[in-house]
Amino acid sequence: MLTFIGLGLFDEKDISLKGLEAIKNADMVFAEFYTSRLMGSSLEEMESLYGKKVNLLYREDVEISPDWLAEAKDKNVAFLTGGDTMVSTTHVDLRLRAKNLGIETKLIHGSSIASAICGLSCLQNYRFGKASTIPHPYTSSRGITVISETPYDTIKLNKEHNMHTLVFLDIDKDKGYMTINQALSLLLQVEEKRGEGVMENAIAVGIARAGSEAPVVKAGYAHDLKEDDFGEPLHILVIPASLHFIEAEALVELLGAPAEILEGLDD
Ligand SMILES: C[S@@+](CC[C@H](N)C(=O)[O-])C[C@H]1O[C@@H](n2cnc3c(N)ncnc32)[C@H](O)[C@@H]1O
Repeated sequence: MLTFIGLGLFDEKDISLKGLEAIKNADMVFAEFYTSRLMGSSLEEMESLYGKKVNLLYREDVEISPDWLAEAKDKNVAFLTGGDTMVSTTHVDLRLRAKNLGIETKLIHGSSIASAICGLSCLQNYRFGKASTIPHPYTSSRGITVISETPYDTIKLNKEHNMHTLVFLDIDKDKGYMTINQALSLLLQVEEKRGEGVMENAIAVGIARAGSEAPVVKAGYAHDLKEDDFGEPLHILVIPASLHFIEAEALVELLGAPAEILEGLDD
C-alpha cells in the first residue's frame, strides 16, 4: 500500500491526525520537498514527532526513476509532501505507476496554499481562474537573460474573464526561493516590454509564510509592493481581477491597500 500524505503549510504540527497515524503505522516513510517545504520545521523535527526515519527523495527519484515504489508491493509505504499532496504537483503520475505495479494507493489530504490564499487574501475562491508559476529567469546559450512571459499572459487571460490569478513562485535548488519582490519586478519588466497594460496600476496581494504564527499579507499597487519587505519564504502572489466591493473593502481595511481603490465601486 502506498499512502500519499499532505503535511500542511508550515511546520511538523500541521499534519492531520489521520496523516500522523498513517505515518506511525508505515513500514517505510519517504518525502519530497522540492514542490513545497515546511519552512518552520526540519527533517529531524519531523522524524522526532513521527518516531520514524524519513527518506528524502529528489525530483529525479520521484519523476524519473521512482525505484522505491517497489517497496510498497509488500509494505506500508508513506509518501509525504508539503501542503496537499495532489495540489500543484505531478504526483498523480506516481499513482498511475503504482497501479501498473499492482500497488494500492490512498490519499490523506493536508491543508493547502490553494485554500489558504482565499482566507488570507480575502478574495473569493470561486473568482480564481487558471493559476501560474513564475520561474527564475535563465541565461540562454547566447548569454541573454530570458524572463518567462507565460505568467503575464495567464494574468491577462484571467483579467479578460474577470478572474483573479494565483501565482506560485519558483523553488529552485540552485537559485533558491523566489520572493514576492522578485516576482513583481519580473511581471513589471514584462509589462514594460509588452506595454499591454496588464500590470499597469495593477493591485497585487503578497502572502508570506501562510500557516505560521505570523504570516505577512499585504495588498497594494504592484509597483509599491515590489519594494516592501515580506521576510522569510515561502512567498506567493495574487493578482486580482476587478474587485467586488466586499473584497476591495477587505483589502483596504485588513491588508493595507490604499483607500482610493474603493472609489467608483458599488456597495
Ligand atoms: C508548487 S506549489 C505546491 C503546493 C502544495 N502542494 C500545497 O498544496 O500547498 C508550491 C508553491 O506554493 C507557494 N507556497 C506553498 N506553501 C506556502 C506557504 N506556507 N506560504 C506561502 N506560499 C506558499 C510557494 O510559492 C511555493 O513555491
